[in-house]
Amino acid sequence: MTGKALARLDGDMLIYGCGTMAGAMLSRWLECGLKPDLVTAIRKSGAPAAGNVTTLSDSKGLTAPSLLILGVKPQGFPDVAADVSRLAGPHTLVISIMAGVSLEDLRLALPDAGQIVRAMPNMPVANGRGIVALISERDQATLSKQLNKLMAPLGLVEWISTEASFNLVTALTGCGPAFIYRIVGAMAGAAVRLGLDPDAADRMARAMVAGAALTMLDSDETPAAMAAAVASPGGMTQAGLDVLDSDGRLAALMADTLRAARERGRELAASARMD
Ligand SMILES: NC(=O)C1=CN([C@@H]2O[C@H](COP(=O)(O)OP(=O)(O)OC[C@H]3O[C@@H](n4cnc5c(N)ncnc54)[C@H](O)[C@@H]3O)[C@@H](O)[C@H]2O)C=CC1
Ligand SMILES: O=C(O)[C@@H]1CCC=N1
Repeated sequence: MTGKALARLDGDMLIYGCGTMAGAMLSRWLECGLKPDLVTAIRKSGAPAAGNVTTLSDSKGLTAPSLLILGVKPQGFPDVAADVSRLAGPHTLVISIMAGVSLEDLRLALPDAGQIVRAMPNMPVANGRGIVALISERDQATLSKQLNKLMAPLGLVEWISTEASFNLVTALTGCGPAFIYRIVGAMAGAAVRLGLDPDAADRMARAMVAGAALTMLDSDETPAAMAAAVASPGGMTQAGLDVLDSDGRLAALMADTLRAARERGRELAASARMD
């Protein structure tokens, strides 16, 4: 989705903490027609955000917007919570992208906010191929109608029904791109150690993963069936898959990875609470 999908959107948007992640969402929204004059971004440096939207280094003089995107780090939230609370009025829809921080903790910190939504985007939203997982305190059906229009240009939109699974969703979708990049790097690195030229290995590993990912988007087959289609019986691929599958090594590694990321969410939530 590109072009003017968001051209008719009205209502002002304040992005409090417009760094890497919120900045990627903003870039995509602007690309899809969001009017820059509706947006104000706050970032500590005051350095202009995408599309030259009004960028401030603090919130002096601002009043409650219709939509407030909360994009600071969880650990930095206690420093700004009182200020964000002042800006989160009864007509403000707050969307927090902070990892780990629960709706209950957000409500305690922002008692006057109209509605609070917890969202988990990932970096590929920058080109519309991301995922945004969402959960609201209440009125999920009404809110989803309102928010899907804004979120759809970012990629797959998933409303989550139980907050208990939100940190696991975050581990899979928000952190997931980093895990995949690490795997690509490890495959390229292994190829280099086994004798390939580093630049060629890097180039081919990236192209292979991009091709495999795009093929997956176009296919209804399960990942297991897709792997089986590559692996000729008794062939080279099967020899490699046997290593990944032996003693459930890959499955265990992935479970440990997601578990560690999910547990870190709890710690981040604690660091976002005010003492
Ligand atoms: N990087 C990622 O892939 C994802 C990040 N997130 C969440 O997004 C949030 C931001 O992460 P990143 O964008 O990676 O970090 P970042 O460090 O790039 O962005 C944080 C932003 O907050 C601003 N900020 C910090 N303290 C401030 C203050 N006192 N006043 C005004 N602005 C202040 C910084 O200037 C910066 O623009 C985190 O809560 C993280 O959990 C969520 C999904 C994915
Ligand atoms: O690493 C983090 O805590 C954030 C959440 C998901 C991606 N980045």
